[in-house]
Amino acid sequence: MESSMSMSAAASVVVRTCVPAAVMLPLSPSFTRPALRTTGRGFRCRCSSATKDSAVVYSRLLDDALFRSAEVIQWESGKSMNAIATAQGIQIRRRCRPRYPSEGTGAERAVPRNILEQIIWDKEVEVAQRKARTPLCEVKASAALAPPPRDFVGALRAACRRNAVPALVAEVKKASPSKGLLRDHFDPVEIARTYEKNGAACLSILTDEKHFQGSFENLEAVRSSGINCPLLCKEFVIDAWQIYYARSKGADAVLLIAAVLPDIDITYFLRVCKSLGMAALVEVHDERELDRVLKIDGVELIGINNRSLGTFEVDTANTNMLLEKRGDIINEKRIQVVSESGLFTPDDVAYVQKAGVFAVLVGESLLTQEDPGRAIAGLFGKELLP
Ligand SMILES: O=P(O)(O)OC[C@@H](O)[C@@H](O)c1c[nH]c2ccccc12
Repeated sequence: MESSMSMSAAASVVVRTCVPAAVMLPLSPSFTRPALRTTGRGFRCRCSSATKDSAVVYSRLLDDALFRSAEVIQWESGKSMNAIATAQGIQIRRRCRPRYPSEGTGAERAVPRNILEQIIWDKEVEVAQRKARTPLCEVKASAALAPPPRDFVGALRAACRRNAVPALVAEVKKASPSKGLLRDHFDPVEIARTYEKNGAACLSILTDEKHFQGSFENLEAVRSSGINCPLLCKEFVIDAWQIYYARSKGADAVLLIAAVLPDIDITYFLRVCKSLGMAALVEVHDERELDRVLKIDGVELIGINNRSLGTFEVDTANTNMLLEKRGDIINEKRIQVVSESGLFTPDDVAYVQKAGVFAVLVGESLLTQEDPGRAIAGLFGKELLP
């Protein structure tokens, strides 16, 4: 939920939400439902003095209310956001819709169903804390001051043409929940530099700290090191705040995971990306997610993850299978596909190339070698032109 606001009339504050949602705010009479009206994608709250300060205070109160609320209801349909997500096959439960499952006691106390759900519950806490420290209006202001975004999709297209193999998005990742620590000596800028020198078209920088030992400092350090490759912020985005934050740290693209986000969130986050000039890589793992994403307007890049984020199982045949089934619609819509995860050999790359992808996203097989950049030639069976 994005919760900062733009000022309109002197006596009102527009709070934009990531969904046309209204919250039953249990705070004070002035913030209860009668004070809220929908205004398109957001809702409007009447508030006595719409100064910047009160807007910031209100944004904090709203975040707090969301954090504690038992349910978030979409204003128009009257359905809970959890019900909407479940109807779309999303199995990841969100904490504030309804109440954080681990808040119960005894038998009621829920445990995460899988690692992805654990990551998302941790992310909700992290984002709430970050937002409390830096409200959206501040993050937006620093995003506006960041150097302009680079063309992520254009760089992939050019590299694919130049080398006649899928373009490489090379990942800067220290550790993962499935593989543990990937390398002892981890210098993100050094790794990024050798990737660029050896023909990577774009870089993917893990920013999740808790489960991947990444950071936004790494993203910022790579961006300000003089490296030219466009950068994907590899994050678990659940709130538009994170997209503005990624932009403020120099990201040119973000990942949106269909297993986590209902259509309405993906649609809104795509709009936020577009408004910032960023690309979005929309990640799917199965047919149901792919079908959902193919119905959403504005998707340009789809990532087919060969790894299930729930079970960690990897199968490169997943890319092939999904493209056999939906390749026609994908081509018709001129969407480009990136095959993600579990690629180790020139045969693997040739296999997904034949399936129809124009780019690959690779981490582990490069990062576990002494010089991850030099390992690129081994992965493709030839040197890539930078
Ligand atoms: O290290 P691998 O198997 O080459 O995979 C890279 C990338 O696809 C993987 O890190 C990834 C794909 N989707 C994600 C979502 C979040 C975190 C990580 C990922």
